[in-house]
Amino acid sequence: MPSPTFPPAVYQTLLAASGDDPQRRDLLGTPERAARAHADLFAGYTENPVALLRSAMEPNDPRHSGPVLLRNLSLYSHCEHHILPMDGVVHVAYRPGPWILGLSKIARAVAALAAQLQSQERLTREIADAINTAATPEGVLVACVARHHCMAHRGVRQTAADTVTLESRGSFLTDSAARQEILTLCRI
Ligand SMILES: Nc1nc2c(ncn2[C@@H]2O[C@H](COP(=O)(O)OP(=O)(O)OP(=O)(O)O)[C@@H](O)[C@H]2O)c(=O)[nH]1
Ligand SMILES: [Zn+2]
Repeated sequence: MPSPTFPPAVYQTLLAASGDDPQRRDLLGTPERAARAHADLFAGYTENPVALLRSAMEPNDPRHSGPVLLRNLSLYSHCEHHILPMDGVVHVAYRPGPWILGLSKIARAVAALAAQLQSQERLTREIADAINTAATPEGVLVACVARHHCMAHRGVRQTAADTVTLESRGSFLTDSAARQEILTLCRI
């Protein structure tokens, strides 16, 4: 699917509003460059995370009964309140039902959902729901740990604070020991 298009004139307005001169020689290429960068950073609106996950599913071998945990996926998104970055990590665990998922597809689905304006809570929920819908597992647990630049570098200026969000589905909702096992492995 095509990436979104950002009109370069928007960045000329932003440069002028910042107090700079959009006609300054070193800024002449900036609007086009910034438009390409934002098209890349917000490419997730044209992606379908469930389809991505389903593109590499295989039947689960019933001899495998344990959870699968993918730790430390890098997270880079933008908060919908300030359009400023939030960055950190995502941990994704699921207990397979009929299907196992291609590991890279989990990372791609997370990246697609992160490449949109987000709140951390909604991002966490949407990752859990996409996995639940795509693979109907017995359980899903998603943990996000992120720093919000809107809290670190402006406003309240809390540079050390991070935010942890969790979403559980199925067996991870009902079985607190199973949930705790995953959180311990994630060192949360
Ligand atoms: N729950 C939640 N809040 C967020 C997230 N990202 C940013 N926020 C908060 O959104 C709120 C917006 O509050 P406002 O008072 O409208 O904005 P503001 O005047 O810029 O607030 P300050 O950041 O306190 O200066 C702030 O408290 C942010 O910390 C997020 O992912 N989840
Ligand atoms: Zn923000």
